Amino acid sequence: MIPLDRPDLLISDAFIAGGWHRTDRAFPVTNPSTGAKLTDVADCTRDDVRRAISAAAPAQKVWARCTAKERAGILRRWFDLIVDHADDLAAILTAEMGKPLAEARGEILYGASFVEWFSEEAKRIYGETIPGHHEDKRLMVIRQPVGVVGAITPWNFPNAMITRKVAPALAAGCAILVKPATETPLSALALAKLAEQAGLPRGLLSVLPSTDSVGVGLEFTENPTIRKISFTGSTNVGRILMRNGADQIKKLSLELGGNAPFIVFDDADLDAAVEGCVTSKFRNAGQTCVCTNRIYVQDAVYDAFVERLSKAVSSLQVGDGFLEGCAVGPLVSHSAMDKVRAHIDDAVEKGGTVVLGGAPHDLGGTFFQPTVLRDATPQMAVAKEETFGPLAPVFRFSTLEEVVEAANDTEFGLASYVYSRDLSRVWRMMEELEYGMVGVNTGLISTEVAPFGGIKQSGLGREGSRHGIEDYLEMKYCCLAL
Ligand SMILES: NC(=O)c1ccc[n+]([C@@H]2O[C@H](COP(=O)([O-])OP(=O)(O)OC[C@H]3O[C@@H](n4cnc5c(N)ncnc54)[C@H](O)[C@@H]3O)[C@@H](O)[C@H]2O)c1
Ligand SMILES: O=C[C@H](O)CS(=O)(=O)O
Repeated sequence: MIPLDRPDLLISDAFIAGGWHRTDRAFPVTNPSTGAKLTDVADCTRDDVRRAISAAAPAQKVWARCTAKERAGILRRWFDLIVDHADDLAAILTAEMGKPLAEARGEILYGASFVEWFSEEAKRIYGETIPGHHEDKRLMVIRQPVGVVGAITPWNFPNAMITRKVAPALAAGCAILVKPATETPLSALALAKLAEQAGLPRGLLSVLPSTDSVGVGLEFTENPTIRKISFTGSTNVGRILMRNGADQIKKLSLELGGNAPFIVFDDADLDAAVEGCVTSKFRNAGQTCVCTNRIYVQDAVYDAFVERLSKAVSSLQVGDGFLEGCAVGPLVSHSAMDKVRAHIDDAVEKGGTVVLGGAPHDLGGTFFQPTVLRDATPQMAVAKEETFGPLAPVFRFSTLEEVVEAANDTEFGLASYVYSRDLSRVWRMMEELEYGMVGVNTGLISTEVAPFGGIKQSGLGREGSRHGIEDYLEMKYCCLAL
């Protein structure tokens, strides 16, 4: 089992309307590194979701009348508890998701940073007055919480993708129900336990693990008490929620799929570019939405980059996330493995060459060799689809215009990366790349202080930063006649 200082943080009950409940059915949560079952978790039904919604509505009205300082205080206590228990939360995360323990601890602190940030932003929800359009008119704008929010989150960041929604929602005065991924509900339940300990009033937060993702999604889109849906996951599911939410014009925040280009010009610091590429590509075994998916290297440095990248990747240790020095854990599922293999087979069939890796790891299970593939071309599946695994395909380019066109030739627009020390090149790339985020001479851009999100089919809205609370607020214009 998982060695914890606080064994009570390993929870298999659902957190519904401020109470911990078993349900009639349960589903297993397993460790992807070993296949061992960790526990059976309560499997919530639509009736459980409705119960949570019914409790959230009145609780939210009371919460909205609290002072910003009161809301901020509880969020701050929650932050402090998360940090105090970071080791336990990291162990739970690695056990259920597989990422290396050091990365898991990094995610816990990253997730906590959103709680800290929005505990502060809670006190800065300002309105405005506007000079009247007639002498007897006084105009003002006030900001009020949206109401009850339904959140659905993915398995790859089972802590941070939740705090990135729950923190701004609570800071704004909303109530929020969370349906975590069925692969990784334990991190969400542990967060709820600490929120309860921080003094969060009953009913404001529910965590509803469920194998009925479709049913939960339909309850969120069909129940009028749910004013907003905040979703992080695949573009396909985001599309479904958008379509189903249209009937009631549901407010939506969508953090969806990506296909990040990583562009290396011939004037780049190659060692820095290799380091940034390894970080961006192989973090979480390549299972992040902002992972590099396509690497473009200018002709003059192409061979040198491929050689140095392969050398750096060959030193990555693959294994159980609890192993000291582990850099690459297992993929989340066998279907994820199949997708990586399919992308490699397709690329080789179309003229690519595997320089390193290219097959499942000897460890078996869902471990896969970190792979570098050269001579990638736009005709390959890996150019168009999000691999979501440890595959680094290296494309060649000659001119800036050519690489901008190639990089933008995708329906996605989340993260992108450019390595160059030429200011005009960098400035042009920042302006011409059609992405919500651009990393320049770095492969790691995510922080709570900056707006995280995409354009095109990578999503709607932003999470984190001073902008992240906007999606949980309504703007009301008041016209007062004297
Ligand atoms: N933009 C971001 O911030 C971000 C962050 C993490 C992951 N992602 C994306 O998520 C994908 C990987 O995560 P995933 O496999 O969990 O995605 P997914 O879309 O399969 O699942 C995400 C969540 O949606 C639920 N779900 C599945 N079908 C549903 C339906 N019909 N109605 C309602 N809910 C449903 C799942 O149970 C899970 O909780 C990748 O495309 C990745 O790029 C994006
Ligand atoms: O993939 C999901 C996360 O948003 C990635 S990050 O940790 O925020 O960069």
